[in-house]
Amino acid sequence: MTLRELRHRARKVLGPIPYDYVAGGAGEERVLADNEKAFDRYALLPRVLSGSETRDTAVDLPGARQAAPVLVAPTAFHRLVHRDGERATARAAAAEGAVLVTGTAATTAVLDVVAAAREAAPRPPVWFQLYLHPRGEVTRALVWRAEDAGCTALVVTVDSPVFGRHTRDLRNGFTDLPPGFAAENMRGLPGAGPDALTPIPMSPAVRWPDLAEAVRGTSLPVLVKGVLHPDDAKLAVEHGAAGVIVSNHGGRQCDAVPAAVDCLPAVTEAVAGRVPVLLDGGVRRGSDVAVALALGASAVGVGRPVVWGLAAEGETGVRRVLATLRDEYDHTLALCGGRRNADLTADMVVRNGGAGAR
Ligand SMILES: Cc1cc2nc3c(=O)[nH]c(=O)nc-3n(C[C@H](O)[C@H](O)[C@H](O)COP(=O)(O)O)c2cc1C
Ligand SMILES: O=C(O)C(=O)c1ccccc1
Repeated sequence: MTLRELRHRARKVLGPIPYDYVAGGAGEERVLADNEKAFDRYALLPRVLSGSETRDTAVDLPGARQAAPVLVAPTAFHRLVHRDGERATARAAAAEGAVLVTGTAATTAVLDVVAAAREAAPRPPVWFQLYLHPRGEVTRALVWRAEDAGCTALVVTVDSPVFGRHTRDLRNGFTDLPPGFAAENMRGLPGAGPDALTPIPMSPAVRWPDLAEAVRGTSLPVLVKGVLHPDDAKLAVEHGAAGVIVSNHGGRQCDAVPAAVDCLPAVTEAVAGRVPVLLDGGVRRGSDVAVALALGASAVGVGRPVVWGLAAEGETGVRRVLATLRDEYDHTLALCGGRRNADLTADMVVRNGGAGAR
């Protein structure tokens, strides 16, 4: 079953409102569409007679060694699409040797997510995504929860000073989680009662010094997610980031930004090898992974495909998505004459007419 077929199956099992929540983007969904289309505008220029029967696709990332350069990007509300929710995603990612990024919008507490991952692998790499709270003590409490649970890195999302206008959700009146579901990591934080939920912070008052404070307050590596401008990539490194994630939030924030992959070359150049650069948005095939690596990414995140796998088939579906991308990527690497990820270099990517149909 291809990733595309999994999305169709997910659409059948999900009601239209959850389906639209996952599938949709901001505004006119220009960026949502462009993230995928942009990959069709690049082509790979293989090298020949330079390959190997055995290939090494493993990658070392902050707090994680992965079997392949593909990780699970943070996506909210997994229990909304499958009864096993984040636990199933965690077991699947751990079994496939992929980083799972869980986070503030998970419908399962981070402690339980890490415990589920440990059912599948002894030391599974789980990262924790958060939004900085204008009140430092709330951020510190969240960070402590992630550390205590055994997360090996933090991901601070910086592209959401305000919540995106998700057109389909507004049309569907989907503004709150249905009863019985909650962002469990936001329960019992400072300034709220032991059982009360603090709203997920998205605040334009959060600025660079808040990032620096978060970096100082933890021993974990901190990756900064949602960088598009090369000067912000430099600032992230200067403020102590252990990695930069080029992302436009899957087209769910500003609907006038470039496709994520089109921002990658300039960010890679600005970061100049000081920390790893990651990318998410529109990755649907192994060849997309190869293009991103050739343009400077150390690894890529996948968002929606993982949620479609979870909705359609639970843990098995997530495993299928990750295994498919890994196999396709390994195959592409072989076709390009590569033995390891670093063999994919910028000269092996060219612009193509853009006629690719998908
Ligand atoms: C349903 C959904 C929920 C998301 N929730 C979050 C979130 O809570 N935090 C975050 O940083 N990014 C979130 N994202 C963005 C993803 O991490 C990622 O940037 C994006 O999905 C990548 O694009 P792709 O879906 O084309 O792979 C979400 C994306 C989707 C589709
Ligand atoms: O839907 C999203 O894109 C997202 O990032 C999010 C964040 C917090 C709560 C719900 C969704």
